[in-house]
Amino acid sequence: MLSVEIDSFSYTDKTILKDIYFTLKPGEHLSVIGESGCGKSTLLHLIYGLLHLDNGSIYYNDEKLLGPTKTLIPGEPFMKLVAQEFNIMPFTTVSENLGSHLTGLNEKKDAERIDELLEVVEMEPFKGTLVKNLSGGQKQRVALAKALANKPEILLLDEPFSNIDTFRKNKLQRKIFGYLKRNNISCITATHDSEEALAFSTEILMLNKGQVEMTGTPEFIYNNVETAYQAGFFGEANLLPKHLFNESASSEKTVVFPHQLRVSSQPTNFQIRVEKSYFKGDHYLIEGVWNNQIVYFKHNSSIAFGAVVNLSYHL
Ligand SMILES: Nc1ncnc2c1ncn2[C@@H]1O[C@H](COP(=O)(O)OP(=O)(O)OP(=O)(O)O)[C@@H](O)[C@H]1O
Repeated sequence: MLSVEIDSFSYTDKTILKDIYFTLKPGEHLSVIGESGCGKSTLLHLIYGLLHLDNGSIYYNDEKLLGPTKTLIPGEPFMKLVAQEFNIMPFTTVSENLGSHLTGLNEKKDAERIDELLEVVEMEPFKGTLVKNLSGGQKQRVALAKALANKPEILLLDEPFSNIDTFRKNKLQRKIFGYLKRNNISCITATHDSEEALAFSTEILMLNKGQVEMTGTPEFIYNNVETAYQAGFFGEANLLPKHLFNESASSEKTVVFPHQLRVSSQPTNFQIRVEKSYFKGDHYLIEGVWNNQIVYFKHNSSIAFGAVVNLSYHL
């Protein structure tokens, strides 16, 4: 089990991370989300041992990890990090890149393992291609395969699918996260992709300016968003006064997702003027204005500019 206890961390005089405490059991998958610059990569680099942690400790199975000042080569043998700038050798082939991480003692076994890894990241056709001739997304997939080569116990992934097209991304995510689960490999991903965090992780840690904003299962996080910052990860959420939806006279605001608002055939006290309709494939996202505030809701067809519609709230 990995235990992370970060009291505080700073590069210079500004505190970057503060009071981050969590544990990760074998096979668990933690997604770290938060706006750009909130400290996600820094957290992964501290855990991996690239940065020295002055105030706090990181343990793996009760053993304290020493960090870069006490180890010759930063990093731990049981842990692999796929950083945003991936560490792959440009002038060797994809196959040689993966092979460089295997034992070299049994040629046949190594060749089988390379084929297995290439299958996981769907790179079989590029086995003999020089890495320098690959696209950004293909390089990212080689970096992922390379990190898996030696069957790590913990995998740290910094924006693992950021260069991969949507067409391939979903399938690749299912394959890679499925592989990790089957092999009981724990995983921490830093990601901006809320769909990935909701669909694949066992736990989400949301950071805000280096501190824990929210933590819990994907279901808990999604169902308990209260602020615009928290809701901002899950699409075009609205922050609206509660009195629009219930009897209370409260001016207190609540988060309302676009799918929770519907056009009502009856008059309501929530009328908006439509500005734009965005086609989203299986629905339209309608942008309207209420009380000088932009409001988003889902609808099954586009709505003409300037139309005034009544909205009602559905849980
Ligand atoms: N080597 C460094 N020296 C000083 N400050 C740094 C260094 N690396 C990062 N920072 C600062 O630490 C803060 C956190 O950076 P970090 O890269 O961890 O954020 P992030 O959440 O991963 O961002 P992104 O989502 O954009 O990748 C930022 O304010 C950044 O400017």
